[in-house]
Amino acid sequence: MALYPLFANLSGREVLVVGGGEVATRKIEALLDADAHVLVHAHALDDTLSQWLQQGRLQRLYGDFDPDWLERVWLVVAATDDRAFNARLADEAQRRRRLVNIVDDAELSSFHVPAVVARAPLQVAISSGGAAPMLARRLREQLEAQLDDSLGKLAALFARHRGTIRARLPQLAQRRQWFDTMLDGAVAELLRTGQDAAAEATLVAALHQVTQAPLRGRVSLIGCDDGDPGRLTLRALRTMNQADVLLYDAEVAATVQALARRDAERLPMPPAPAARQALLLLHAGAGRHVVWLQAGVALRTPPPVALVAELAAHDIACDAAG
Ligand SMILES: C[C@@]1(CC(=O)O)c2cc3[nH]c(cc4nc(cc5[nH]c(cc(n2)[C@H]1CCC(=O)O)[C@@](C)(CC(=O)O)[C@@H]5CCC(=O)O)C(CC(=O)O)=C4CCC(=O)O)c(CCC(=O)O)c3CC(=O)O
Ligand SMILES: NC(=O)C1=CN([C@@H]2O[C@H](COP(=O)(O)OP(=O)(O)OC[C@H]3O[C@@H](n4cnc5c(N)ncnc54)[C@H](O)[C@@H]3O)[C@@H](O)[C@H]2O)C=CC1
Repeated sequence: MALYPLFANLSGREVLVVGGGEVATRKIEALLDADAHVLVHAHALDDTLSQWLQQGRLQRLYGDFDPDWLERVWLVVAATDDRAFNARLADEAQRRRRLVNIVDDAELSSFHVPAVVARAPLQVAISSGGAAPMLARRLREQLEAQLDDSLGKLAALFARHRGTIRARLPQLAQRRQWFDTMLDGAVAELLRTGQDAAAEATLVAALHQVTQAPLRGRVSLIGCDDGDPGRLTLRALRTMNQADVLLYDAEVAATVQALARRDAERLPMPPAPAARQALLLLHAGAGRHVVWLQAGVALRTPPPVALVAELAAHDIACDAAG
């Protein structure tokens, strides 16, 4: 069974954490970053937590543990080193339908805490589903080095201009194409090199140049070779993720198809050449980006000349994305 990933808005919402050691501190730090109202109960608090308590960042619940505290909160974290107590708390939370994280028991937890790469407002969360938390952590460390700090600024820039972008590009398909062009263009590079004002000016200028001309259809052919998804190039992957329509030969493995854009329309490619051409013309002719996953064709095989000519006659671009 797969866990359902979600990002929760806990701003101002009560969360109960039981335990005051190193692990509780890590969970509480993340909760405070999310502006949650943290209630903590523990026999003893470590130095950092005592300091946060003094600063008024936490509220401490004293006395014996009272299961009724669970009535007040949205989430519960059991972070003591007392397994039996943690298990009891899981049970109490379950009965009250509170989501609960048990730090020493993945099975009893109804939510897990992922490893997170934070580039606010962008976040990448990694979960091994409890199978290997250290693997999630290792992957996070690798991504920290790969994901530039400027990605947060890029997300914030798009957010600031969201209203204008929607107004200038009212159709979703247009917006998607425009975003792809922008993400591949100068804006991201300018932000990466600290030229924030120039990046914003470039984006604004590009928005003003948007024309309302109908979208030109495009057909991209991807030779899937022997069907090994590991052999696809970055370019092929990117093209698969820009597709509006995904046409696939019957022999193309599901593992290859699974790498394409989730909300692309997926259709099997019929075997007859005339039917194939008709399908390409139908979808690309409506201004959509059609990607054809071909079985048994080597990557980067140029598209057949006759097909290119036929599509060009309908003002449809055709390329091999390998
Ligand atoms: C189920 C889960 C519940 C939960 O949400 O807490 C859980 C459970 C357990 N963790 C254990 C061990 C360690 N966990 C870490 C680290 C992290 N653990 C985190 C999440 C989760 N851990 C959830 C599953 C997430 C997933 O699978 O994707 C991270 C990602 C997020 C976070 O905690 O913030 C954070 C990395 C943050 C980062 O750096 O990016 C380290 C390393 C360290 O502490 O440095 C150690 C080794 C410590 C040691 O053993 O010394 C043990 C065995 C305890 C034992 O054997 O005694 C259990 C119990 C079990 O496996 O059943
Ligand atoms: N999920 C994760 O990421 C990880 C989980 N762990 C597990 O987390 C557990 C806690 O680890 P640490 O924070 O390092 O332990 P710790 O020993 O530093 O802290 C335990 C805390 O729980 C409190 N406590 C114990 N029993 C309590 C009770 N009945 N009521 C209230 N408070 C109580 C103690 O006062 C102390 O503040 C360990 O059992 C360990 O196996 C360890 C590493 C990572």
